[in-house]
Amino acid sequence: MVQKQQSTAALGAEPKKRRRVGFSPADIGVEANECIKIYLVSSKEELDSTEIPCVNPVDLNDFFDGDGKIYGYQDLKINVWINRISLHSYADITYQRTINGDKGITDINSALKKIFGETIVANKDEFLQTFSTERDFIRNMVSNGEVIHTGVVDGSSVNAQVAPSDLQVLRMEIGSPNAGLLYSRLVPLVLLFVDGSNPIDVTDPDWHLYLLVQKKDEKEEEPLYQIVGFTAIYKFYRYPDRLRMRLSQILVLPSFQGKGFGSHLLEVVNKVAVAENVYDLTVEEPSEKFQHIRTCIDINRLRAFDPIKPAIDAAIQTLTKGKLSKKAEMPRFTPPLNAIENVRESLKINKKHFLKCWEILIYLALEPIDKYMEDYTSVITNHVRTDILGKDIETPKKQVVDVPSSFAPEASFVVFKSGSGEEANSNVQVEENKPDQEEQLKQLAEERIREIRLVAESVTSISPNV
Ligand SMILES: CC(=O)SCCNC(=O)CCNC(=O)[C@H](O)C(C)(C)COP(=O)(O)OP(=O)(O)OC[C@H]1O[C@@H](n2cnc3c(N)ncnc32)[C@H](O)[C@@H]1OP(=O)(O)O
Repeated sequence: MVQKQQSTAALGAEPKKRRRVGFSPADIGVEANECIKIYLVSSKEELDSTEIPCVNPVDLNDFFDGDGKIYGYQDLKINVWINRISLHSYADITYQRTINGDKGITDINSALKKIFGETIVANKDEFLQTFSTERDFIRNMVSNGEVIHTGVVDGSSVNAQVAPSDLQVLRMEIGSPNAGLLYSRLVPLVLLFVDGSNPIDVTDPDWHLYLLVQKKDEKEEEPLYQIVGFTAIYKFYRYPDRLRMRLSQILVLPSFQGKGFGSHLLEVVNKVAVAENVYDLTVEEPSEKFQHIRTCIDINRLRAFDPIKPAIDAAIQTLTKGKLSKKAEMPRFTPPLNAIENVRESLKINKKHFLKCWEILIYLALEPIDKYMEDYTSVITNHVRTDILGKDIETPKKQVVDVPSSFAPEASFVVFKSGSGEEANSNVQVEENKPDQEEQLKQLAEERIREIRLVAESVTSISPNV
């Protein structure tokens, strides 16, 4: 959209541009993603090491105006190092020469400033010094933090990269001393590694940081603190007398990812939500991967939660009784209201997420699953239909009726629900194209079943006997 507007603007400026092109060579530029390499390092020596892999940020092109390309440099290479102890950064920018072509010369430093803000230091010596001068930055910042967990959560394991006894989860209110400063140094990591994320408002005291910290004892020195991951959680009021928690941002630093730390942090947050008896814990726009991890954890909690077992058994009985897909009306496979309420109150899992988990609990309880797969697929298709269209198979259809109007005729229509079985008359347009809609629903249901299988496989491989 933005690019489209710019090219239209460029068309308007055509005559002026043509005059310039006469003197300037064409410059195809280079994508920011191609020429910028980012490294996370924890010592001076690692800067020159060939063994430190570069990390993959979400999309660096986004930080460069226009089409995400950098113009005006020949053989441009940008290496950015981030000191994971102090969270300072340094960019080494090299090129053969600048070329003042038709697109001008991109101001690289101001683009990097948009990502790294105050953490970027101007010269390499200054950056190298941060490894010693700022060695205790994290330790000092979290010294007022509340230790809410030490070691790993019972029954879970994290990779041997970090000894469990070195792990701590600390909580800081964003308004508490140092929390805002610490977060301002974490912002570049949020921008680089959490897709679509914006920095939180550090002036809003309802934000809390949960920091997963590795505390390493070192000979003759104070312990060294490093951030392994963190999450920003918003705690807000619910009428009349409760609080809710919303997890809005979570990041495990790249070299620690895929080793159980994200799950560990979430499990600690779950424990806090239960211990503090908040109304519920929700997640703001979870990524697919995070949603998978969250679901795996919640499925294990739900499988160990006895009060919902009779409701699961009842659903299984209905599903295994006979060919559901041949029935005129498909029964809804949703948990009873008291189970929804019990799960929210005891485990702090909200209704929307519990309904998704419920489908997986049923899948896991169907034995053998292959025998019931046809009926199970019908159940999921029905759920997907309800989620998307807001209706069950046999419920009334939504219709769009054109309304004559002299004001914005194309925008003048009303939507209403007709009674069951009522056919559209000639003035009524049915909103959706039926065959396309059925095909799309089928694909969405298949996608949903794929997600369900993935979670089921993960949880049964980790804890098959629950
Ligand atoms: C609200 C938001 O912020 S959404 C955005 C989330 N953040 C990001 O995407 C930023 C970049 N990514 C990250 O920071 C991290 O990868 C996170 C936070 C998404 C996940 O943390 P990680 O430490 O990488 O995940 P973790 O190692 O705990 O989980 C890894 C695996 O264990 C599985 N797993 C974890 N716990 C369980 C469990 N209890 N049962 C079964 N499987 C489990 C996960 O499903 C996952 O499986 P996979 O290896 O097939 O992917």
